[in-house]
Amino acid sequence: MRYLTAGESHGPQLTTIIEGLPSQLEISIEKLNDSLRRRQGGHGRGRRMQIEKDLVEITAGVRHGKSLGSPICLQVTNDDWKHWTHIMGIEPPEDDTEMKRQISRPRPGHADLVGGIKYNHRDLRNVLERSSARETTVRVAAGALAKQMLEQLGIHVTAYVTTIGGIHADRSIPETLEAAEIAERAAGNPVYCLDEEVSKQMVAAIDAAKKAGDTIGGVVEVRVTGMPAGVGSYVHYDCKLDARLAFAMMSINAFKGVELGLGFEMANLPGSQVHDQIRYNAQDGYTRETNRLGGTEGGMSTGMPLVVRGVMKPIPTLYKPLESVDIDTKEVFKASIERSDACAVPAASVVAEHVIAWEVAQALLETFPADHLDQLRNAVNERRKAAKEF
Ligand SMILES: Cc1cc2nc3c(=O)[nH]c(=O)nc-3n(C[C@H](O)[C@H](O)[C@H](O)COP(=O)(O)O)c2cc1C
Ligand SMILES: C=C(O[C@@H]1CC(C(=O)O)=C[C@@H](OP(=O)(O)O)[C@H]1O)C(=O)O
Repeated sequence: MRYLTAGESHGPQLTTIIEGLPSQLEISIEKLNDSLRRRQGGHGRGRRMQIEKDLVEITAGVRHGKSLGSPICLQVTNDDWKHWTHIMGIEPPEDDTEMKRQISRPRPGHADLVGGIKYNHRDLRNVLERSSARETTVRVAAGALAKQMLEQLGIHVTAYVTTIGGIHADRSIPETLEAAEIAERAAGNPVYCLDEEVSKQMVAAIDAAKKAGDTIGGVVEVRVTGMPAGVGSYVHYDCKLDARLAFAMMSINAFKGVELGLGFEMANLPGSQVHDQIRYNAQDGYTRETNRLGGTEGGMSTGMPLVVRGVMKPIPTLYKPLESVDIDTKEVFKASIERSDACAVPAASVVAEHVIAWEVAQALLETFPADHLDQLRNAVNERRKAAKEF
């Protein structure tokens, strides 16, 4: 299974084409749109999100609410496009007014300068249009299809925020908490954090950063429950599930670190406090007493929940400007900006949920190749049974 995306942040639309999703999968547009709505939200978002009303249009690959097994095309319109038709015109401009509005001032921490050097764009708008996290709209849409496939196999993916601007929620989510309950609690909260009290402090931290013209980052956690054992493999570097989860998380704009389970804390602990003791009972088969490794051993799912965290750096566009150099004059300037997010960690948790769902679904289909959903479900259930009887 694979997908590509196309589209500029202020162009007419974003598009994704998805290939390899099994047929006979029930697809709910409401669920796709719910994912998009959550990605738009979260405290700290800028004015752009008041303009956009992200809704997905399915233009190929689905009939009467079910996947056909043929490529699926999803499109999301940019409502802001109508304000940018001249600046973003596909045709050459009629006069040079638009050409004079080129961007020559790269923002520290964004893709502007290096993207300009790499693609030889003197107008840095040509870089920022595609490097913008607006692209995550259709990545979330693709991931929302993967989520629906996983749900129909009893595998649930949820995400929430654990840290914003140095304020931490308790990381130990009870194993008994159902995926649906986690999702409900996260979505019903302005920063998508499971702790009501801590979320108030996070909101205050975002407001304070915004008032100071600054930005803040944070940590998001993704949890995948219902995994069969043995998805991914130790036999090749690029089959390792943990490596692939890390890649997926790091592919999100502004994400700079990933950990599974206890993650970097493992550096401070002896092996006896890191590895999860193996247990067996007839009802559940093999389990682990704890889940400190975050659900993988040897690049394969153990059957315990996958627990993946990612850290997002603070947004690079600052109202309190940092110094940079104008690429035309080579003079130092202090950037002034019109609008930006002060904190997009809550929104990014939704992106993380969906890119991890995509990666898990892809790895699942590599372990259990299938053309249609029943075939996949049978193979997954067969593995669950075999693991129990092993
Ligand atoms: C959901 C989301 C929203 C973002 N919003 C902004 C924004 O408003 N302004 C900004 O400068 N960067 C924003 N970013 C971060 C930039 O897209 C990112 O820093 C940039 O693409 C450069 O990539 P890098 O940080 O991975 O090097 C956002 C990222 C995400 C995930
Ligand atoms: C549009 C989205 O996020 C954008 C991501 C982004 C960036 O530089 O990454 C910059 C901002 O774009 P604009 O300059 O148009 O306000 C954000 O609003 C979105 O998430 O849908």
